[in-house]
Amino acid sequence: MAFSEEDGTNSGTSEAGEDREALGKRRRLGWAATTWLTFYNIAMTAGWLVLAIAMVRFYMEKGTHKGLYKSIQKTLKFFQTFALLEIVHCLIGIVPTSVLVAGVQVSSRIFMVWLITHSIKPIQNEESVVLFLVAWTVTEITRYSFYTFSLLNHLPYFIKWARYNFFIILYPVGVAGELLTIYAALPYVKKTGMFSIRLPNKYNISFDYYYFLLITMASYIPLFPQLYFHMLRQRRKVLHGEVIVEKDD
Ligand SMILES: CCCCCCCCCCCCC/C=C/C(=O)SCCNC(=O)CCNC(=O)[C@H](O)C(C)(C)COP(=O)(O)OP(=O)(O)OC[C@H]1O[C@@H](n2cnc3c(N)ncnc32)[C@H](O)[C@@H]1OP(=O)(O)O
Repeated sequence: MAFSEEDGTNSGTSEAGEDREALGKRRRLGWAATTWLTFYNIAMTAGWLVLAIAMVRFYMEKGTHKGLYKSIQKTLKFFQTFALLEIVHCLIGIVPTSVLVAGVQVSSRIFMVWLITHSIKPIQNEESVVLFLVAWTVTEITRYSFYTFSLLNHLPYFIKWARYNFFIILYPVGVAGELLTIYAALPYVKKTGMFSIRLPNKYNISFDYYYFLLITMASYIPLFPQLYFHMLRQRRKVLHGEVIVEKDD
């Protein structure tokens, strides 16, 4: 699933043009949707800022990453789970993001939070957890403040620039953190057989979480480049005003 992006032509070439574009966008969205999205984006920016401050404070006080996840897990779980609404926003059409792109992005995060880091306590102190936490946090503060300022029609160039440049480094760093964390979980999952269903059972089904994790890791190979190149195309469109027409997937 994809969307045509011809509307992006010349966006950002003049302030008056940007103002008209923002006003037109608000009218198209309707005031209820705009108000909800503004509230949602402010709440999410604040949530990820709280997480960032908590992580910096923890490290400054303790001087180690050990125990960091435990200390911030409630806030992380709350705000990352809240982000499921992003899929709903796409489905009901109040944001034009592809459902597929948002779905892969959000579900991989939910999976990392609940089915990996929350469920497998021995890996919570891995350095790789810090890697993806830092990448996610910086990304989300930038992304949600970008949406907020855009909706309020006062988008500082620095935030626009950060939104479409930081990911170049943060995406690979985040993905490396996620993959290394799943990798670190494998021996524990194999040993305990957690979340697995063995035969025989009355439903006659079997499921092996260990192999599911291996398949999930392998699925990053085709999926991650698609998200990354999608963001590179968005970068060319938003920062350089290029007209890009995406093919339907
Ligand atoms: C069950 C197990 C599943 C496992 C699956 C495993 C496979 C996973 C493989 C891939 C794994 C990826 C893991 C990710 C890790 C990380 O995140 S690491 C940290 C770095 N991450 C990033 O940099 C993330 C980059 N991604 C994004 O920015 C986006 O999330 C996106 C989903 C890729 C979408 O970007 P884009 O297409 O540019 O769309 P939007 O930014 O959403 O904008 C489109 C238009 O919609 C408007 N809009 C969107 N949301 C809002 C909002 N909340 N409020 C207001 N407006 C919004 C936006 O303004 C745009 O409008 P226009 O300007 O009018 O076009």
